[in-house]
Amino acid sequence: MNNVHLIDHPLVQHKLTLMRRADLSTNSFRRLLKELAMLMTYEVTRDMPTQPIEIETPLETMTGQVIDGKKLVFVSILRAGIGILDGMLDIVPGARVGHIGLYRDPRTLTAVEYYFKLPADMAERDVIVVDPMLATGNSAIAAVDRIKEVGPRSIKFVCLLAAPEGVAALQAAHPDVPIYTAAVDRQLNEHGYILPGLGDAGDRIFGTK
Ligand SMILES: O=P(O)(O)OC[C@H]1O[C@H](OP(=O)(O)OP(=O)(O)O)[C@H](O)[C@@H]1O
Ligand SMILES: O=c1cc[nH]c(=O)[nH]1
Ligand SMILES: [Mg+2]
Repeated sequence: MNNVHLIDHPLVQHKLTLMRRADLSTNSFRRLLKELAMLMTYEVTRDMPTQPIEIETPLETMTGQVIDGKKLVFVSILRAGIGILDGMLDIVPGARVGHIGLYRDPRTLTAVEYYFKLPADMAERDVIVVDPMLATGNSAIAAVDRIKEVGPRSIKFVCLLAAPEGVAALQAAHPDVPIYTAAVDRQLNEHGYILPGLGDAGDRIFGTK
């Protein structure tokens, strides 16, 4: 799979396995998602540019490297994206944040938009779109379609779990958008759920079922 970054670090795989278990509490699910998001941020931001800055250590002057967090925009696909956003903001607190409200129509599995808000001046910014699940790919494609309308410098897509169908669809629609995921599972079921998966991410994060 081209342009797919599988984050197979043992800590990521361990925490993901815990999250898949049906008997995990809402509290633990949310905490693990946040921890996973923090770990994944490390990989996703690996190629972020740094600038030199002169600083004083207690002993002498040196040139260090810093990032410009403001150039980064985390775009959360509501509502399950909030779970990943939390962890990412802990690692890059200066990042800007956008939200796209999308839900899947349960009959057609198409994405329906109900909210859209991004920071201003997107041309200078690098976007990281976050959503725990890439199933049919309809939500991710709809989100990237909308974000491209404002012309950011770059776009990456980060999820926890992907289905092969979703990866193929997102890559076909947006081959320039790299996908970062902790796992690509076997397949979708007839309702568009990922198998073996972890169930409905939004319901598990927010305890709505
Ligand atoms: O790849 P797709 O087939 O589009 O499926 C993935 C989408 O489904 C889930 O959201 P859902 O529509 O359940 O909304 P929620 O986040 O509000 O629970 C998930 O968080 C993704 O956004
Ligand atoms: O398996 C899936 C598919 C879509 N959305 C989810 O939350 N889980
Ligand atoms: Mg969603």
